[in-house]
Amino acid sequence: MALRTPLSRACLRTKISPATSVLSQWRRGNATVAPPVTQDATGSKGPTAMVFMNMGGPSTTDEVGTFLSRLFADADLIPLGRLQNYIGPLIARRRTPKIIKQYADIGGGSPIRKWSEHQAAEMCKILDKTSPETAPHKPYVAFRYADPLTEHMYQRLLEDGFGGGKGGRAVAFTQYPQYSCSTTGSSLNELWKWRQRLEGKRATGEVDPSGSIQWSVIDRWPTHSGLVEAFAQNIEAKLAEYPEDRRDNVILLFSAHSLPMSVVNRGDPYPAEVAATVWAVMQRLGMKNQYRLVWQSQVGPQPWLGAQTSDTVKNLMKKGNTDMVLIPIAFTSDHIETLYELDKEVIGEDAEGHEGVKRVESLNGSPVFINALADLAKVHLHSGVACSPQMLLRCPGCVSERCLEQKKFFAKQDQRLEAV
Ligand SMILES: C=CC1=C(C)c2cc3[nH]c(cc4nc(cc5[nH]c(cc1n2)c(C)c5CCC(=O)O)C(CCC(=O)O)=C4C)c(C)c3C=C
Ligand code: FES
Ligand SMILES: [Fe+2]
Repeated sequence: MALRTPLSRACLRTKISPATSVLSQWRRGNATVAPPVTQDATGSKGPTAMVFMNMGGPSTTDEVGTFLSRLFADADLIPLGRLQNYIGPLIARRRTPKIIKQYADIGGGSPIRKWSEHQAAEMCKILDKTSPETAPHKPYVAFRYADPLTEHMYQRLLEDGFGGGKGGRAVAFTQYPQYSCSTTGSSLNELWKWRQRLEGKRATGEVDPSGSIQWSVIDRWPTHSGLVEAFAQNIEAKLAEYPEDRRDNVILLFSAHSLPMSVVNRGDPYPAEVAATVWAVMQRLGMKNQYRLVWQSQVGPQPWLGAQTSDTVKNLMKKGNTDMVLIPIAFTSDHIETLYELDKEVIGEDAEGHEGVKRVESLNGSPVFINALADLAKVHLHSGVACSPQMLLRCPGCVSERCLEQKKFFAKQDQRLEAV
């Protein structure tokens, strides 16, 4: 039976239950060492695993084929029905040469792994200081289509002493600020799948709750003040490159990865959440400049959400508006869509390299941004909730059993958490 209403309000409650299990051992690689901080000595309930979830990208051009075949096999991203396993690899194979060229043009691979590992490690260092109650914090990265895959992250968690009969807490922290069922939803479905496989009973997939990993989720953060501040500071830095008399007339074009209209019409929350980020950033900037939210990177022949970034730039140029700043607003580091599509295609070709058309730096290593991640994580760790109430409401048009089971699972995790 498809569930179309909130599963429970359990995620809103703060639990005060007896202390949950603390890992008795803290293992790094093959070496087993005593936990750096124990509950007895310091009151810490750590260690805590902080798992950064994202789609990932090929680190080298050799990985493009595998990346695309995993991506086109994902029915949460590209539903191809019963023919998924047949058509998916065909489309991936046909697309690979073109995409290899694009990755070759941006230096031979996606920088997303480098940035994700950096952001996660730096955030954990800050958290160790600001949240000693849950320290030490150990960074992990779980990608959906590239290494390190979710299943490898899960295996590492178990090797490192989380779960496996010992309990231990892990936070699935989506690195997509705005929730879409095709992105964060897909990563959560994958996490739930590997949880059943690696911690479930072989025959039934049933999990013994007492010794398995306690999961909670940071599932969206479109208007977090630190995120907004990080975007605003990067926009201000770019605007400062224009002569003062032109600055207030620069048009701000916020550009986000588009969605197929079939996903929008299913009721996906992403367009509204992206718009919320744009509005918050514009408010922080004092609404001084004209702006538009536009959409990029559509793939395939079906209708996608517009207006398209590329058309918008061409249109504005035609009307004589040659000062504009492109702002990638739905991704937190550089990737092929910024380095190739925006820089080379939109600015280089559509705008013919006009000096008035520029792109804002991606958040990448921004200390303001990394502090924002640490703040989000600290508030979450101390809240005693497993996920936002919003995460448990399925899209009006959702018919996916994976979504149903995943949400049931995270709703139940709430009963195991306690406020710190
Ligand atoms: C918030 C970001 C993203 C959303 C939403 C999103 C939805 C979405 N994407 C596809 C299909 C493809 N996406 C591809 C690459 C890609 N997508 C995003 C982000 C979002 N996608 C990024 C950051 C990247 C690049 C990764 C990197 O370089 O590191 C690709 C592969 C490239 C290509 O073949 O063009 C495809 C395909 C769909 C269908 C979709 C929504 C349903
Ligand atoms: S597609 Fe949105 S909840 Fe299933
Ligand atoms: Fe995409």
